[in-house]
Amino acid sequence: MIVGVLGPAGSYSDKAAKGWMEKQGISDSSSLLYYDDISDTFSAVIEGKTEIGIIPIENSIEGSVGITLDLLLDSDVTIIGEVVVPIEHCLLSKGKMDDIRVILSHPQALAQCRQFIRTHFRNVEIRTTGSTSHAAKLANEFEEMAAIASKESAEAYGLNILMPNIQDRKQNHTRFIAIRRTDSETGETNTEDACTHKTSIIAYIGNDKAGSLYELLGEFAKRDINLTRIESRPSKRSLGDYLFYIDLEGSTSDAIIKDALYHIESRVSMLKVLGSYNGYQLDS
Ligand SMILES: O=C(O)C(=O)C[C@]1(C(=O)O)C=C[C@@H](O)C=C1
Repeated sequence: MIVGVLGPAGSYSDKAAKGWMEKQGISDSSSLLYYDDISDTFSAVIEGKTEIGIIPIENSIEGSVGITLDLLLDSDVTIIGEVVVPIEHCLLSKGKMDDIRVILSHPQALAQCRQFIRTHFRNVEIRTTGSTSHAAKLANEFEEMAAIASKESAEAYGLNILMPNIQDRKQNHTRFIAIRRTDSETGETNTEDACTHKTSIIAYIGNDKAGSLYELLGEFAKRDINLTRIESRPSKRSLGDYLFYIDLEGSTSDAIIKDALYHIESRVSMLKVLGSYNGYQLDS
């Protein structure tokens, strides 16, 4: 199985991909292909260059990864799995704290360490990179650069860990999804130690009237279906016009979920079922 992921090696996405592959019993990590950004990973799946893409979708401090939500709406892909990874950002450099003039990292990582940066640095330049591991690779070239990345990246790119665990909240987890092209048959190969089973959908109500969201959610409530996430995201059609991203417990193979989605379909302008899948939690 060929798996595409945000790279280079040492990114948290890389860690998520290896963890998910291990849970699936796929031992050959040589089937990992690295991409410069999240949209390239989606494209690799859609163009058939990789069977699976491992994509960050939500972080416990910073919330959803917007580009992922947008690409899930626009791309013909299906979610077949999920893996939650503990995130421990470190400040990495070849130089010392006083040498640092530039801090590099992925925008999500910078946002998760916003307070740390404000507290420890006054006149540094912040530069964004496509991934935390790309930041570590660049920081290897100049002593005045520091990267916010994983301890794995420190080893991979010969950097010192100036400060470990620098994110603004010690509890920091990112949820990654495993996606495949919708017309492919690739599926999970192992569900043994899965800890969650959920279905993700996108709904666009369209005809905005009082109670329309209440009625949509009521189709789940009256069937005792538990929602684990609901998020409104701009439809990009006009200000105040939203899509709803909803995760719920259960599978589309369950009659009760099928029945709920059948009734919701008549209440909305658009309903996209992203997939039913198992979730895994990595320990570290
Ligand atoms: O840059 C990486 O290492 C990634 O895997 C991307 C990413 C993200 O997009 O959220 C993943 C986990 C962290 O939240 C920080 C960055």
